[in-house]
Amino acid sequence: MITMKDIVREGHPVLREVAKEVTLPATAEEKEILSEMLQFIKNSQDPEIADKYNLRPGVGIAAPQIGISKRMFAVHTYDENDVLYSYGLFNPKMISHSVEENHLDGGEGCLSVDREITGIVPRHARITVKGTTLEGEEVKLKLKGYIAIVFQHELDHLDGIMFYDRIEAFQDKLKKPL
Ligand SMILES: O=C(O)C[C@@H](Cc1ccccc1)[C@H](O)SCc1ccccc1
Ligand code: NI
Repeated sequence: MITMKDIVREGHPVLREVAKEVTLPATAEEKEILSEMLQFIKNSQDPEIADKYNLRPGVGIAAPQIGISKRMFAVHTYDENDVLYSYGLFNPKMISHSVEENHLDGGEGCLSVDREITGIVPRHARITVKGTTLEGEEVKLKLKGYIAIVFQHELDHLDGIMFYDRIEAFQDKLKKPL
């Protein structure tokens, strides 16, 4: 069972690596790890389990966050229309995105960051992501709104990008003279 002690915190080099593609079909071990990641996210949203094991609530987790530099992440959360997105994805890839941007007004947090960092994190408003599910199915997901932001946060982890990297870049853009 994954608990907070398994989660790597900022400063660990693995969070800054570009994770490697998973050779498909995934091995039994890789499937086991990804399903444990999905279970961790579900557990973190269950008040009893989260309390018992002191889990920080999360809506997604990427393999580098448990020290595994492989291109896979798990997401379990509802979008604005209460549609559940519950996936363990191997080799997720953003294949297109809108020019239009979006962001969460309250900024973002991260299970690998134990400090509050305020600031707008600009994200693409709409994205199309393809990947292979835990069940071995190729999916192509057209996402917008909150779930698009969650997927972009997790995709960034696979490229060694932390959410606050995007705050600084956004601030710098604001400072540039017209
Ligand atoms: O660290 C992670 O990758 C998990 C993040 C994902 C995330 C953070 C902000 C915005 C979108 C995705 C955790 O879920 S942070 C904790 C959290 C919990 C509930 C809702 C939003 C963020
Ligand atoms: Ni994160």
